[in-house]
This record gives sequence, C-alpha cells and structure tokens, in this order.
Amino acid sequence: MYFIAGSTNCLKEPVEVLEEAILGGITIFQYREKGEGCLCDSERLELGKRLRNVCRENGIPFIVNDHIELALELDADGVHIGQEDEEALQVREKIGDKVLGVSVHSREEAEKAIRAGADYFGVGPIFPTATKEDAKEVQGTAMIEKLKDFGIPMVGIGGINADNADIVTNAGADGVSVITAISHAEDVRAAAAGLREKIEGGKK
Ligand SMILES: Nc1nc(C(F)(F)F)ncc1COP(=O)(O)OP(=O)(O)O
Ligand SMILES: [Mg+2]
Repeated sequence: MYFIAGSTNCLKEPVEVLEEAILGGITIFQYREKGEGCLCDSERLELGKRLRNVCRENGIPFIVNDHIELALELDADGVHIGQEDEEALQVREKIGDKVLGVSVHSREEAEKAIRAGADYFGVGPIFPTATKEDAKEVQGTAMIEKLKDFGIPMVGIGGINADNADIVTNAGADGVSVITAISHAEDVRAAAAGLREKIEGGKK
C-alpha cells in the first residue's frame, strides 16, 4: 500500500496527511516534491526531514523520488527513479544497499533495471492520471501481466483508487501506489484504510 505525496498533492499540512495515511494502513511512503509550485532547496529539505521522521517513528520505509542527493542527505531508506532520471546503475552505486525503485514501461526497461539491481518496479500509468503531467500512455494492466515473470516486486501506479485497486493486484501486482485517492480525500485515514482493505480483500 504505497502512498506517494509532496506538498503540491496535499490540501492541508503534508505531515498531517502522512500521519493519517499511516493510521489508515499504508506500508511505504514516497516523498515526491514535484510539479507546479513545489518546494525546493531548504524548504524541500525541511519538509523531507519532517516526513522522514514520521515514517521512522512508525516503521514505514521512506523513499525519495528523483533526487538522489536529497535522499542521501535525508538518509532515506531508498529512492525511486524513472527513465528520464539519473541512470539506475549510477544511482545504485551512489545509494549502496538502500532500496532502488525504477519505473519501467517495457521488458527491455525491466531487464536494464534488473541489471542495475532494482528492488521493485513501478508500472504504469495503469489508468488515466491527472497527477503526472508528462505521464506516458495509459496501459491498463497489460504491462503488469508482461513483467510478472521477472519475479521482481511490482506496484501499479496511475489513477488507482478504491474502485479499481483490486484489478491491479489481481493482474499480478504486489501492491498499488496512490497519490490523489488518498491525499485529496476528505478523510485521509479512511481512504487509506479502504484501499488497504480492497487490495487485501481483493487478492485472490
Ligand atoms: N514516482 C513513481 N513512483 C512509482 C512507485 F513505484 F514508487 F510507485 N512508480 C512510478 C513513478 C513515476 O516515476 P517517473 O516516471 O520518474 O516520474 P515522476 O518522477 O514524475 O514520478
Ligand atoms: Mg522520476
């Protein structure tokens, strides 16, 4: 149950959103500070520290998106990179044995990520998403089906919510990653709990 958020995805204080999402049962968090009006430099670092502390206090892995130096400065548990970010092999050298997540959109990209020592794949966008302006084309669960024989842990991403999360896990994903379905919820804790229940209840 992978929650991803940054200040631009939250309608209130991000630390509060994360605390409520953790109470609702998320199992891993990614700090993704990106998009129109996102924080940078010291503000991004300060929020990163507060979010990292909340994760540590609750035993939740804290992953940083894109920015390897920020991840190292925050002593994050890992990083997530996509095809337009720093080369996975280089990142693996910089982060040692921290968690390395890679967005993959084909078997070739998956094979390359495995050679770099990826610990999990992010696969998507499964459904249409408004969160990522430069998202690649919507692919449904086809890529999840194609990549599951690699045996690498896989999360689906892109437009996932309580209504469609079971489609993603039933297709073979080990989990789902979610931004807006949790961060824009009236009741963040209930939204996280509902998703968690769906993917656990939904799994065949
Ligand atoms: N951030 C992500 N996290 C995941 C995760 F697997 F963690 F759910 N999967 C995919 C992405 C997308 O990564 P990327 O393609 O680099 O775009 P962006 O940096 O804009 O997020
Ligand atoms: Mg990226």
